[in-house]
Amino acid sequence: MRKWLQLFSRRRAVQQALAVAPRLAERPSITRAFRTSNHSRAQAHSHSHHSPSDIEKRIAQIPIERYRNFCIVAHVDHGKSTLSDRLLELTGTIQPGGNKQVLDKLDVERERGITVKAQTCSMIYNHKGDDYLLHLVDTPGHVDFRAEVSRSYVSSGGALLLVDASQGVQAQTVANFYLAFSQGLELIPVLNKVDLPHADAARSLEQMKDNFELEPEDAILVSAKTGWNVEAILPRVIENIPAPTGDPSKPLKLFLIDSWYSSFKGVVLLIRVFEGQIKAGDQVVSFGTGRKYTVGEVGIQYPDQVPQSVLRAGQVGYVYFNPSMRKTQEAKLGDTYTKVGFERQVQPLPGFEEPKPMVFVAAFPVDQDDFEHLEDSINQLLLNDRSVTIQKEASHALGAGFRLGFLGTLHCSVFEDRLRGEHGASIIITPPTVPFQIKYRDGREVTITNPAEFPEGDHTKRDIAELREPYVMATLTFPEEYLGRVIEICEANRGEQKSLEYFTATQVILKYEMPLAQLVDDFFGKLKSSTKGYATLDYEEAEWRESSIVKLQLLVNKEPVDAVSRVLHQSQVRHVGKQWVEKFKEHVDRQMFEVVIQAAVGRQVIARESIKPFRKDVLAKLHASDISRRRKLLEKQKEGRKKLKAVGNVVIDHSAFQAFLAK
Ligand SMILES: Nc1nc2c(ncn2[C@@H]2O[C@H](COP(=O)(O)OP(=O)(O)OP(=O)(O)O)[C@@H](O)[C@H]2O)c(=O)[nH]1
Repeated sequence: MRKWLQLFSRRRAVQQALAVAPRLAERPSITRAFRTSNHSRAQAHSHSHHSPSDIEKRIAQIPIERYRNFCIVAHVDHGKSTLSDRLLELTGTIQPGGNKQVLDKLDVERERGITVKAQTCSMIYNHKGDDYLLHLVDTPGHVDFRAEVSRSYVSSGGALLLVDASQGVQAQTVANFYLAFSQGLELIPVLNKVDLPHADAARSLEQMKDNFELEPEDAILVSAKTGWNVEAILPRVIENIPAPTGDPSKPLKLFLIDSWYSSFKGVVLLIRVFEGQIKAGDQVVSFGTGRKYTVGEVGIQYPDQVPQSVLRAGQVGYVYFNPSMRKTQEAKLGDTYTKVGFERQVQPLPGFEEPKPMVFVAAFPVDQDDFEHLEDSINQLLLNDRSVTIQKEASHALGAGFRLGFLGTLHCSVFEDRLRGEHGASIIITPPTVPFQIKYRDGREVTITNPAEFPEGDHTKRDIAELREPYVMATLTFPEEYLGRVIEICEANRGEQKSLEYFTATQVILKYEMPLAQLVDDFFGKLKSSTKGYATLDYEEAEWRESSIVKLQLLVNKEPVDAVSRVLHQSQVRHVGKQWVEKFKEHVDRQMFEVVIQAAVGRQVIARESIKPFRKDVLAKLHASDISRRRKLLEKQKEGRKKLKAVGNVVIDHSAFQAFLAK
């Protein structure tokens, strides 16, 4: 269990709790934060051998040459968090054992067993009689969170490349390896889970050599779970990973790694000091926004926040401003800060391109009266995830809602889970879509993220020079026996094989270029089910490619159901169109008249189904004098009206949309 992560993600647990109940008045939420905060302080004492002033005194004695900043690069579940725990115990930062406090982990992280947000922790380690200050940054394994991953790499001098000896190199090991390698990180191979009976260290070492040119004799074999040989790691960190460079007497140069919102203290910044030093009372300025702030508190994560009087060049720690930043949006990740007055003397770090959202869904409240509630909860979730984009959207069939943009499929489904966690059945979420580019003959280039904006009709088509869709490079790893099935799936999803690597033992690494649109269409689900769960997948954006894409629409009695329209490749139109009409038919009740359901591209009807009318009008059978019965019927109808969506003259229950839009 990840005790240290839990400790400082407790603050996030509070936000999580708040996000789940956004209507909680501010007062109770503050009380909760207080309680949590005091509680976590108490925990800090029981977890750490050192008092805050001891820590400060010891750190003050450590020169920058004895700092080491490092992270752990690994595939999901290979044991990063377990190993982090062991390292923190070894250095006395936390005490061994302790309670497993399930509540403290960000809910989705716990449920899915993945780390979403990068976390950091400082440790003091005595090696051959000298104290060393170590900063461990725990990075997310999934490359959807590539931006977070690369920011943690920038703040590190090296990384432990951690591989589960029973599974060997997996898709994210490969992807994260290249990311770390391209940032010039010093890598130390570590083979974990050697206690497992089916661990195959020799094979994994061979894979590491083949893939990453890492020598087997350099690898450290450990069991993070039992703690076996973990003590061999930190001496290697000290010997192999270079100390950060920086001069505490130079003007301040500070890099923003991450930020999050604490309802107790406002926006917290996780930073790395590159040059100079920072302390409470300093006036600082952001190169990204030009805004100025006064520093309220600085400190280190140990693993709780431990205030320090100063943070020096080479250190990784946290900063609060006073008054605090109001919104996390002000904190541009990858931004550089300096002291006011030194703007001209300091060259900002290159920073990061803001990642662009590539996967979109629309979310609508079933009952329009819930619109504000939905807006509140989305905004709460956005406080801690500024990479989600949001736009209001209106649909004839579903009313007012939001279009949300995400970095990738996992990012999207994690957010969706949180939203559903709160709204359950009272929210309709459309299946994920990807952006498309339109190049017009007059030279204009437009990227559209909403199928409703996709041009229709022949007159607009004449103006279009080219349509493009995004492609990704997918890396898949799986046991050799599934090769045939996996290739079939990739080909069926318009994939193009780029490389196929075999290992003497049974693992295959396959690379395919394929449209992102196919990947978001439950590609991973299909892959998992045909490999008994053994396949791993990772992908990176490749390029925009010209493509014959069209807009498919669902029509009910000739009226388009805008929420259901989708842009897709010509080759899929028939298959999807047929599926749509058959599925929608199942969910629409009989009406007094015939209902015709069609799937169409422009004026061309691709598929058609119809629902026969009632044979007799039920209401008409009622006697005119049967007033009370008639009133009851009308009242019932009124109640129901909220839940009903009218498309043209056809009234459709919201559950029809829900069932239809659900996968
Ligand atoms: N047998 C055995 N199990 C281990 C070892 N290390 C970790 N595990 C188990 O492997 C699972 C995943 O470990 P985590 O530490 O959560 O993995 P992680 O890499 O942090 O996962 P993410 O945070 O999702 O990237 C847990 O059930 C651990 O108990 C080990 O050395 N031996």
